[in-house]
Amino acid sequence: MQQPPLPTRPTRDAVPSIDEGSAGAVVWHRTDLRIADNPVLAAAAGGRGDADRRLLPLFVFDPAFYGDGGTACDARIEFLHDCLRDLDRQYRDVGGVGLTYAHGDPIAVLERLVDAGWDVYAQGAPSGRYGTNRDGRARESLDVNFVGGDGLVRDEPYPRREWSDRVEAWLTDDPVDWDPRQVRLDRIDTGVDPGRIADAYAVASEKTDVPAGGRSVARDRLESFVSRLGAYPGNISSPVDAREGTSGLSPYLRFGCLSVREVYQRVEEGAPDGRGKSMFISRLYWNRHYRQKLLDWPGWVDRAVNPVMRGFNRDRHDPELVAAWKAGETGFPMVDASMRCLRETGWLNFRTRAMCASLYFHVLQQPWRIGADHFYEHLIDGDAAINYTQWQSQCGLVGRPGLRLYNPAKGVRDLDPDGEFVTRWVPELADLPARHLPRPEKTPLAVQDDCGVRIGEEYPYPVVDYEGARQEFRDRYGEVGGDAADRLADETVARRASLSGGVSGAKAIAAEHGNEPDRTTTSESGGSQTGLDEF
Ligand SMILES: Cc1cc2nc3c(=O)[nH]c(=O)nc-3n(C[C@H](O)[C@H](O)[C@H](O)COP(=O)(O)OP(=O)(O)OC[C@H]3O[C@@H](n4cnc5c(N)ncnc54)[C@H](O)[C@@H]3O)c2cc1C
Repeated sequence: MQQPPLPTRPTRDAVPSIDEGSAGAVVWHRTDLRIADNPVLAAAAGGRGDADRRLLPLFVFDPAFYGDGGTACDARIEFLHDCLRDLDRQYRDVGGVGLTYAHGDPIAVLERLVDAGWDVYAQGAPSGRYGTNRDGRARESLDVNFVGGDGLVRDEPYPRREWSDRVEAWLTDDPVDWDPRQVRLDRIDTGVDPGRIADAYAVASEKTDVPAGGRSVARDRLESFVSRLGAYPGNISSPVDAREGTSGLSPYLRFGCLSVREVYQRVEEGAPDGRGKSMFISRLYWNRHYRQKLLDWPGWVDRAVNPVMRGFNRDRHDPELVAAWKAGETGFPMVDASMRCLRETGWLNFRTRAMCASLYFHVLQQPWRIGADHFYEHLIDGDAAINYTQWQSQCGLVGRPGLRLYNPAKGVRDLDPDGEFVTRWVPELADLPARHLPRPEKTPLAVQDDCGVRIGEEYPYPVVDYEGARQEFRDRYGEVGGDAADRLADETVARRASLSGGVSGAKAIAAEHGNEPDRTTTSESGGSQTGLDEF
């Protein structure tokens, strides 16, 4: 039976009016899908603290994220829907009436509520291309209260000044609280819910092994991880060990099922001191570090942060090479296995993400953004703040010295010596003796005949000559490297780069590695800080 069309926004009659003398606040949830340690909720509930204060928790399904124009795979959308059902439960568990769902352009939906006298509160988190634009419209036309309180430094000329100390102060501070008994929780019945949206947009993931979304699953994962944190350092690198051996919390942090602070405090309290704990905690700082970058310069998602690097590889765009990389058919087994695993499961560990980005940009020499967009589409944890900034760092678009070139053959030898990961995802190589998996194309023909795996038939030859392409890239990059380092001395570029050492750190790189000799650095802050970028 055909369903009636989805409503586009609540009708005027459905929206309760806020009487004069009372207050009503819409909590517009986006990527903060929890009620605990949520600064937006605390701000919306705060102040008056009397029973007249009404709160309306809201999520708006925005058509821009659904259908063909959306930037997220169906598995990420399904994960989001799980998180929303869970958020609805969280409100009910504290005596509320649940979450209001709406569908349509969020600005139009919110306008209706603002017209009825509601104030709007939302998380002021850095966002991707669409989100930045949407929030700009919301700020201008609706006077939305964008709330910080997430450890990031805002509205300061030098956000990186004593940045790590300030993040630490936030991480160790008490979580923010609100009292559901002090407010009246409201809900509008709009006839929209995640199930109806999924049907209307035919959301149907083809991925497997994707975890369920929501805060309760996230908390279970956190608890289980805390109990095995000692093994974490040994599990990070191998793509097989990492799948269960790292925390697996990234999609939950991305959708805000847990706050970074909650995770930090649980690990600090629950895990013994040691290398595992300190490595994990440094990664929580990286999470904040990359978010700070996008906050400092929203352009990270679009263009190379260093102007000298703009357009690098653009003239080499070869759709066939890009297609081979996306499909996992490049002839480099570690990269192919990873790319197929990404498409099938929506997750990769750090090392294989970095390796795939490196082969794409440094060896296939293709334009970075197409690759970054592909990751962003398929990752369940796809987070604009981390994905695009990581891509730029990995590709060398910042203009720092030292290329992060990963050798995929070495990757097999170091990370998957028995070929477990490679043959799981590239089954056509399953019968090839493991010692040939790093470079299948070099397998003697007699061995190929014996095992029945013929390179060039069952599995492709490398789509480019690895050593030649890598050297070519080094030469090309070397030609612009000094100019790129020089540009870091430019205050605007240095601010955009948002390095952990601040503007002075960027200028120091220019002084040491640029072409222009004897540049003196002027100091912006208390000097460079921990090398959060150095991994
Ligand atoms: C090209 C590229 C793209 C990436 N895109 C994303 C992305 O879209 N979303 C995302 O969450 N991570 C991204 N990462 C970082 C990293 O790979 C993932 O955070 C990690 O693999 C997630 O698994 P986990 O939660 O089990 O990690 P754990 O090792 O358990 O780490 C815990 C948390 O720390 C943070 N973290 C860990 N490593 C990093 C890092 N290198 N940079 C920033 N934060 C980090 C994440 O929030 C992570 O959930 C990317 C890395 C690269 C190289």
